[in-house]
Amino acid sequence: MTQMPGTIKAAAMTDTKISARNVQVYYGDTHAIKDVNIEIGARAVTAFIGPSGCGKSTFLRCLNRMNDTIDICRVEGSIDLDGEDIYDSRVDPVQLRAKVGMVFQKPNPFPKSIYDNIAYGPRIHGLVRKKADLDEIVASSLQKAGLWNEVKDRLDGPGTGLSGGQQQRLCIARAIAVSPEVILMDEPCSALDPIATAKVEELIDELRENFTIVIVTHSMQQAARVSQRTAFFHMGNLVEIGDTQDIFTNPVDKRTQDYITGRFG
Ligand SMILES: Nc1ncnc2c1ncn2[C@@H]1O[C@H](COP(=O)(O)OP(=O)(O)OP(=O)(O)O)[C@@H](O)[C@H]1O
Repeated sequence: MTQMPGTIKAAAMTDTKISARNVQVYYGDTHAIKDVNIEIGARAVTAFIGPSGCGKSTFLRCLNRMNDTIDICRVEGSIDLDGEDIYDSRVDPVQLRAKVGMVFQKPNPFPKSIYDNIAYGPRIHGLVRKKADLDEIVASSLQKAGLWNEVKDRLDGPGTGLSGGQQQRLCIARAIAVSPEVILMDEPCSALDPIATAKVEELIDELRENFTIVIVTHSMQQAARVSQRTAFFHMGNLVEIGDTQDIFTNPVDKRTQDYITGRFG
């Protein structure tokens, strides 16, 4: 079932994890996101697609308040995570970003060992008391990210010494280590070769069992492969959102149709 922008849940959607109402984003005078209403289902992958500059990354960054770090950026409207407004003044953005983790376009491991890349978050968030507990988190995060077998004998080696695809899985493991509920991914495969991309896509498919995932992608094939729901953005508007198969086979809006058939973007 395809749906127009709005807040009505499609039948196939799982429970709502994130609910955004009337979201506007401005960079100075530029109105980058225009009155977006969306519900994002729990334990599923939602893909954001649309032509360059349509606001996908801007909207993604609203979901863990990363836009707070951009001086000229102003966000209006409300975004709830499990019914709680993440823009409430009592919310600590650092704690929020542990709950709503992020993986970026370019793998960005810290200039530290593989072990310390994963241990960093649990340490600063005070999640562990004993070294053995930290070892356990490091191992389980690397296992969940499908990287354990490749790095278990070189945990003291530098994270930056891994291949690009391994570095991206390390960054995913780092996000997982603080037990997030949501993982935001901003074009996570754009710097990876097809084999590394396939591994990350497989990983995304496994992670959706335990996490809510939102991925920005330029690749419609990738959106079709990894997501259950797809949202199409155009010029700052959310044009439509629906089950991925419906968006790609039977879109409601002509702009979506034009985009998926390669007429623009
Ligand atoms: N830091 C910023 N300062 C000023 N304007 C910005 C900033 N980031 C984005 N914009 C503007 O906001 C609009 C949306 O950009 P955004 O990067 O969110 O789009 P996008 O759909 O993710 O694009 P792409 O697919 O090319 O990454 C664009 O007009 C862009 O120029």
